[in-house]
Amino acid sequence: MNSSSNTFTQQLQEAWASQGSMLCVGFDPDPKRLPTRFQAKPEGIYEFCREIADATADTVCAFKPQFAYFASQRAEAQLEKLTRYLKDQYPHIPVILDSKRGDIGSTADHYALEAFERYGADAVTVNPYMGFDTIEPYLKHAGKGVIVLCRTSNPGGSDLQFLDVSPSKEPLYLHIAKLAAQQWNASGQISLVVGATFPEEIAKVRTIVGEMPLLIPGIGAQGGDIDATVKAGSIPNQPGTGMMINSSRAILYASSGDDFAEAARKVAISTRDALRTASNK
Ligand SMILES: O=c1ccn([C@@H]2O[C@H](COP(=O)(O)O)[C@@H](O)[C@H]2O)c(=O)[nH]1
Repeated sequence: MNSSSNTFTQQLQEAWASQGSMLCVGFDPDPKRLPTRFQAKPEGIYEFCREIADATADTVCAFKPQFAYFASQRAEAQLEKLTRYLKDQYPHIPVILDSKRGDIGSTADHYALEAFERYGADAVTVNPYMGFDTIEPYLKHAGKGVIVLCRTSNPGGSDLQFLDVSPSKEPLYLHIAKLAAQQWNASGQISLVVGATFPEEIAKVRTIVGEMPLLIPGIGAQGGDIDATVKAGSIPNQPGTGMMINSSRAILYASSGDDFAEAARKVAISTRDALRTASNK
């Protein structure tokens, strides 16, 4: 089986092993922060992201374009071109479309088509607030990854995710982890988002979900601690697996000069190495 016919989970397992990395590089191309030569060009967003991809591809287990940064600039065509480029050049690296959709089933059918067919993503982030019937349409796409928000990295995530819910009076994020692991994952397509800014919660989620992959944003610009994150999210006796630990701005904007790609590469390598070291402790 080649990389493109593998399931998202198989692609990830192969990438953890062959790349020796749990780093996920996120594409959040903010026009105000791009080096000036890209700001002046209609294709600037695509070209900037492509250079970042080329500079970091050997350091990652996944790439994660964030949809809003493209849509806000009317750059969906550039996102399509980027995901096509990533799949052509780096078929062994899974692409996660971070769009955090959530809507009734008939609409979710179309969000799933958008992610998996229009953009050719291997996995997509989804919001579970509206319940399982809003997640099911994504699961009909066999082998694709469906990454459910559980304990998000932002401080305001506690407003809802920490509320105790019936019947067991446990925090909502733990209830989501249980639903995901025990009821929603018959096909093995589900992963969860947990923020690096909350390592204690990562550890609790890991205990519930066993070997389920975790997408962990929040290191780098959000200040999450790498050692604490890796310790909390590790799968016993399987170092270097189980997590896609995302960094976007700290890598993309390591330099705003002509050396931006080289600077991004340096930060990607040092982040990958810090994750490796933490994993082998
Ligand atoms: O809980 C969440 C879920 C998603 N994100 C996304 O990850 C990146 C983080 O970017 P940094 O620049 O590394 O902070 C961004 O695309 C978010 O939309 C998250 O941060 N937290």
